[in-house]
Amino acid sequence: MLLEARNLRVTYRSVHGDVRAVDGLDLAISESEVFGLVGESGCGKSTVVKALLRLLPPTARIDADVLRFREHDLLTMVPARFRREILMREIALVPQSAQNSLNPAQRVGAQIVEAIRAHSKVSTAKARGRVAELFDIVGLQSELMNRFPHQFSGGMRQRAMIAMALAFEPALLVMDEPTTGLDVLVQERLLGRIREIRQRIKSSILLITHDIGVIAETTDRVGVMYSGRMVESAPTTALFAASQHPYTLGLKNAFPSILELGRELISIPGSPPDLSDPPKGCGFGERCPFAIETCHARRPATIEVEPDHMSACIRTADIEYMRAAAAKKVTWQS
Ligand SMILES: Nc1ncnc2c1ncn2[C@@H]1O[C@H](COP(=O)(O)OP(=O)(O)OP(=O)(O)O)[C@@H](O)[C@H]1O
Repeated sequence: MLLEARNLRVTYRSVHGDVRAVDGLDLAISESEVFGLVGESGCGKSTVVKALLRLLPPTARIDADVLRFREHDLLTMVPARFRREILMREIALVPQSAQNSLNPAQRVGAQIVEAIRAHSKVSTAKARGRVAELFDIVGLQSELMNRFPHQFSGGMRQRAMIAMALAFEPALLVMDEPTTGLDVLVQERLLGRIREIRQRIKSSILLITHDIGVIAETTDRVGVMYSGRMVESAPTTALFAASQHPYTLGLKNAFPSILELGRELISIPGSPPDLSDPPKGCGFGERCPFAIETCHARRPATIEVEPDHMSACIRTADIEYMRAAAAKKVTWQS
């Protein structure tokens, strides 16, 4: 296993009380796997990324039964050692809004050369050669290295940031909302490019998104996150063919799919719970059209409903009925 988190918990202390942003999350990513983490805004996805990259603010408390990257215990590793040995070399991040992260006053290629030289003792000429290779991997012509960020489109800037993250062939590339803020056509092209990149590099990818459509097209495995927990996880094809959790059914309704053009989109009414005062029972209980009394009384355990397919719902025996009902708008309105 490349990355393993078991019972990961992250709490932010604030004047309004503690926020349990990640509350007992299990996550496992294999070598060369593309893993998608999906959920609405506020479910704790970015906090997971910050926990893995040791980027949490001092107000955050992190704990886990296991938090391991290859042979490294990320929980106990000293931050300075993490930054020196793991960050960028082993785990690299393409941050949220990456297309706006470049310095507008410096040529794009020079910025990546600088980032490479900050982490290794190579000459400028060698680093420039590496940038040309990286540009090729992400589908940018090497002449573009001499341009400024404003001469790039949003999609090109995003690809430049991916190139920078790939500089040291990290074992894990983390992309936080890579398509957000790009128009639909550019999103499609970028997803195609990510699929191509994964053919050319050996890195595993952790892709974070609120858009389940992005997951369908790019990932091998998917984890659906809600209210700080993983509510469903499975190989991507299994998750789409036979979703087990009502939240996943709701998410699928809410996003367009190229396989079902013209399907009416149904949004899930309400919003995720306040994580400073999380519900006692199932986190999704208040919005779930299938919730029964027990759902509100205690947290559902995560169970393996099919081989390699986990779900945290007590009503899995009724899944056929729930799938049929979830496809109807009236179910969610009532
Ligand atoms: N520094 C912080 N201090 C206090 N609470 C925080 C802090 N950062 C995040 N939170 C809270 O933690 C919860 C999870 O936030 P997080 O950003 O991880 O979710 P997310 O799913 O990534 O959402 P988004 O896509 O909007 O970033 C939210 O309730 C958020 O308000």
